[in-house]
Amino acid sequence: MSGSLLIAWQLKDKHVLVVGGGEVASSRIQHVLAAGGNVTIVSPSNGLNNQTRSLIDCGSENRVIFRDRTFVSTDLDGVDMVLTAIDDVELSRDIGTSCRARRIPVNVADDPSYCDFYFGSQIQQGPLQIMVSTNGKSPKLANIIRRRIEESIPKTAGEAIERVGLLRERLKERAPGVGGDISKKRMKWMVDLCTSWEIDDLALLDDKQIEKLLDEGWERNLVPSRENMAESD
Ligand SMILES: C[C@@]1(CC(=O)O)c2cc3[nH]c(cc4nc(cc5[nH]c(cc(n2)[C@H]1CCC(=O)O)[C@@](C)(CC(=O)O)[C@@H]5CCC(=O)O)C(CC(=O)O)=C4CCC(=O)O)c(CCC(=O)O)c3CC(=O)O
Ligand SMILES: NC(=O)C1=CN([C@@H]2O[C@H](COP(=O)(O)OP(=O)(O)OC[C@H]3O[C@@H](n4cnc5c(N)ncnc54)[C@H](O)[C@@H]3O)[C@@H](O)[C@H]2O)C=CC1
Repeated sequence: MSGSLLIAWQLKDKHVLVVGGGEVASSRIQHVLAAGGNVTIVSPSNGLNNQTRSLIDCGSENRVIFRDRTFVSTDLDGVDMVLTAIDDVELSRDIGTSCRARRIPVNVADDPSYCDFYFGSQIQQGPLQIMVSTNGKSPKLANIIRRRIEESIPKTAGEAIERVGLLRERLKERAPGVGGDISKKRMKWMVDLCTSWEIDDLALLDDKQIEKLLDEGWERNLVPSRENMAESD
């Protein structure tokens, strides 16, 4: 059996249509908003659950539009992605078929064979995202395995990634250029730093220490140990 292509799809400023406003829809809407996308929700208001209702009410900086009615085919106009989560499998499949004809990526919650992509069980810790997929075989096991992974990753991982991200930006400002020797040198230094320091210690890097690492490490072509950095503080 072949698997899926797991990629980090960028939704910022894209338009996502969500058909339905129940429990499954509300989880989809939260994922789209967390990824910076705009959402249009189409569902009769008497079918909204509390979670979807509050997502509509808070509006997330005008990124949520609500249409209080059933789906019409013009809802597909101009959208970049479609997610259906309705209790009407025939209509779900029709929407899936129309999206395919129009080459709009689509997820049909109640029929995997109409999906261009599946959701997975997700962990988010700041910029860190982990998704578990069972390729449609067992969503509940995906959930259970995700919880086990969640227990095993360091609590500081998200913060460490944030800090190292900042260090990488500063390094690129100091030593700009794409490709060639400068890229090779930057990448080797980053690899050495990330492998020799503990995640917990990377999470504690403040702005001053980042500058110090660059002054005393990068500029001299070495990676100081955490202990050496602490000694010279
Ligand atoms: C194919 C896929 C399409 C898609 O939704 O994208 C799909 C399809 C279907 N799910 C169904 C049922 C359940 N789904 C869940 C839960 C989740 N389902 C999710 C994803 C996916 N579900 C995609 C594949 C995921 C993968 O590859 O592993 C998760 C991971 C992510 C999310 O939804 O955001 C989320 C956990 C989130 C978390 O961990 O927090 C539970 C558990 C529960 O409710 O407690 C049950 C009941 C128990 C069970 O069946 O396991 C049915 C009805 C089956 C029937 O009628 O019997 C279908 C349709 C079908 O299979 O035909
Ligand atoms: N993929 C997954 O992870 C899962 C999928 N499902 C399936 O997903 C579907 C949705 O599940 P829930 O959110 O629990 O259902 P629900 O019954 O809570 O919500 C259905 C929603 O669809 C809306 N709706 C119905 N007809 C509509 C139309 N013509 N146009 C616009 N909106 C319409 C209703 O107003 C309501 O908001 C079900 O078919 C269920 O079997 C269920 C659990 C997990």
